[in-house]
Amino acid sequence: MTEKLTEQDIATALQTLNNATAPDHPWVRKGDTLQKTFTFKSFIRAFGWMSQIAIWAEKLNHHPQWYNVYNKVEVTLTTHDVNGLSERDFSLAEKMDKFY
Ligand SMILES: C[C@H](O)[C@H](O)[C@H]1CNC2=NC(N)=NC(=O)C2=N1
Repeated sequence: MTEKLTEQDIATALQTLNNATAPDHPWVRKGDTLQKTFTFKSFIRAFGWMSQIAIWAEKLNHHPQWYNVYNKVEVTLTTHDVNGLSERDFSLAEKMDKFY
């Protein structure tokens, strides 16, 4: 069962997530979502990354909302099932950073 994270949970999880990646490229919390824009060298690099993440999304049963134009992918993560953020958003965000 997926649970909605509390404000305190979110603050802690966001700090942990952002500590593990480039300081100038953090996830930003906007309301009930986590957002980040990933920039690649080419469209094919962007799409290759999206393909890897798609496989993880199926495995985690958690799916990104994303918008791709050429070499950029704007990602928004949220958990509709709980009307907020859950651990699944943070797990998927971590995978996105890892494969980037
Ligand atoms: C039944 C199934 O677990 C749900 O529909 C899942 C699938 N993928 C999902 N993905 C996202 N991002 N949020 C959800 O609430 C969600 N729910």
